Amino acid sequence: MSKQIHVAVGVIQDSNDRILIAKRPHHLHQGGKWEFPGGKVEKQETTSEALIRELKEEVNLDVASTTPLMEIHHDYGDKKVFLDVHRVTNFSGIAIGVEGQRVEWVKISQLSQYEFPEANKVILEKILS
Ligand SMILES: Nc1nc2c([nH]c(=O)n2[C@@H]2O[C@H](COP(=O)(O)OP(=O)(O)OP(=O)(O)O)[C@@H](O)[C@H]2O)c(=O)[nH]1
Ligand SMILES: [Mg+2]
Repeated sequence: MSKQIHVAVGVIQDSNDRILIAKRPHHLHQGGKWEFPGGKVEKQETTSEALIRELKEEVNLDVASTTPLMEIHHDYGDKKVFLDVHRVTNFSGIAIGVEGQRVEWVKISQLSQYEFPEANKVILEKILS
C-alpha cells in the first residue's frame, strides 16, 4: 500500500477573475495536462507555507496568504494523492513558468476548455458553481 502524497494546490485568482494554470511537463505524473500550480508539502511545513514556497519556485509569484478551499483524496492507481486546495488572491509579481512550463491566465468561463487530471474535476465544479 503506497502512502498518499500530500499536495498543496493553489487556485490563484486575479482582480479580473482569471485563474492561473500551468501545463505539467510530459515526463511527470499526469504529464501534458493542465494543473493548478503547487507541489508536495514537506515535513514541518503547513499547507500554506508549502504553497507559498511552491508558487515562488514554480511560477515566480510572491504570495502573502492563502485560504483553504477544499480537500480531495484521489487514487490514480499508480499514485494516491491528497490535494489540499487553497485559494490565493493576495499575491504580487508576474507569473512565469520558472521550470519552462507554459502558464496561462484563464477566464473562469473558459476553464472547462482545458484538460486537467481526474482529481481536479471537483475543483472545477466548485470554481464554476
Ligand atoms: N500541482 C498539482 N498537482 C496535482 C494537481 N492535480 C493532481 O492530481 N496533482 C497531482 O499531485 C501530485 C504532486 O504534484 P507535483 O508534481 O506538482 O509535486 P511537486 O511540484 O512537489 O513535484 P516534485 O516534488 O516531483 O518536484 C502529482 O502526482 C500530480 O499528478 C494539480 O492541479 N496541481
Ligand atoms: Mg508542482
